[in-house]
Amino acid sequence: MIHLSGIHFIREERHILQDVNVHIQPGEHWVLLGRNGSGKTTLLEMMNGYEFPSRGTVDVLGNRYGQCDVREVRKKIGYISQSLFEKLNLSDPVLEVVATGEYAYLRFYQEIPQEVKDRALVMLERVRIPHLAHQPLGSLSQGERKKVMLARSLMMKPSILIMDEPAAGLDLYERERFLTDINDLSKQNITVVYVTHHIEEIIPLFTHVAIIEQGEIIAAGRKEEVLTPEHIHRAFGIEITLEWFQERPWIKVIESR
Ligand SMILES: Nc1ncnc2c1ncn2[C@@H]1O[C@H](COP(=O)(O)OP(=O)(O)OP(=O)(O)O)[C@@H](O)[C@H]1O
Repeated sequence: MIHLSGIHFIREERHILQDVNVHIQPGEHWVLLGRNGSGKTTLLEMMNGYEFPSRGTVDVLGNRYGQCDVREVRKKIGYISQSLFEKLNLSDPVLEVVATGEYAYLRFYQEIPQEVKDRALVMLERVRIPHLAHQPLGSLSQGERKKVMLARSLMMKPSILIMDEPAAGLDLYERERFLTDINDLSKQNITVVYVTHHIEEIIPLFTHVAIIEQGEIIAAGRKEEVLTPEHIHRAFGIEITLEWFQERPWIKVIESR
C-alpha cells in the first residue's frame, strides 16, 4: 500500500529524515509515535506527495512518486490534519464542507448535486452528527469539527486514510467517541495511518507501530513488539511501565527528568 524506502530529507543543511524504511501492507493499520519535531508530519506529507525526499523512493498504491500524477493518487488518500482544517471556511454549512470532500475541493462555487448532498448526509449519520448538517462549521465544538473532517475524508471512498493528531484537543468523552468511529473503520477496506502523542489512542484497530526519533525509525512492526518500555525510553527519555487493558496500551511514568 505504502512503501517508503531509504528516505532521506535534508533541508537547510539539517538531516530531518535519515534512512527511513516503512512498508505498510494491505490489511495493516499503523500508528506513528515520536517526540515533537521528530519528523512525523514530514513523513505524512511524503505519503501524500506534498514533500519529496532528498533521497529514496515513495510508492503509494503501486505508484512511484516522481513518475506518476500525484494528484490522481491523492484522490484515493483521505488526509485529516489541522493545516487542512485551517483552509476550510468557517461560515460554510457543515453539509457543504462534507460534500466538498467528494471532489477534494475546498469550496463549491456552483449548486451541489443532490446525490452528493445525500451522500454527505449519510456520512454525517455515520459519525452521529446529522443534526448539525445546516450549522456553520465555525459554530461547532472541537469534537464535532473532528467528526466533520472524518466524514469529509470518507466522501471520496479513500483506500488510505492519513490522520495527523486527529484527537488533539478533545475532552475524554469526545476523544473516546471519536476513537470509536476510527475503530469502526476496520469494517471498511481502508488502510489507516495515524499520528498521535498519546499511547492509549492505539486502539484495537491498529496492528503496527513505528517509533521515530530525530528523523530515524528506531522500531517498526507489530504493536505488541514495538511498544516496549525500552523503545519508549529511547524515543522519549522517560522510564515507564506499560500495561495492556482491553487491547489498548496504557503507560505509567516511573521517572521523568
Ligand atoms: N520544509 C522544511 N524546511 C525546513 N525544516 C523543515 C521542513 N519541514 C520540516 N522541517 C523541520 O523538520 C523537523 C520535523 O518536523 P515535523 O513537523 O515533521 O515534526 P513532527 O514530528 O510532526 O512534530 P510535532 O509532533 O511537533 O508535530 C522540525 O524541526 C521542522 O522544523
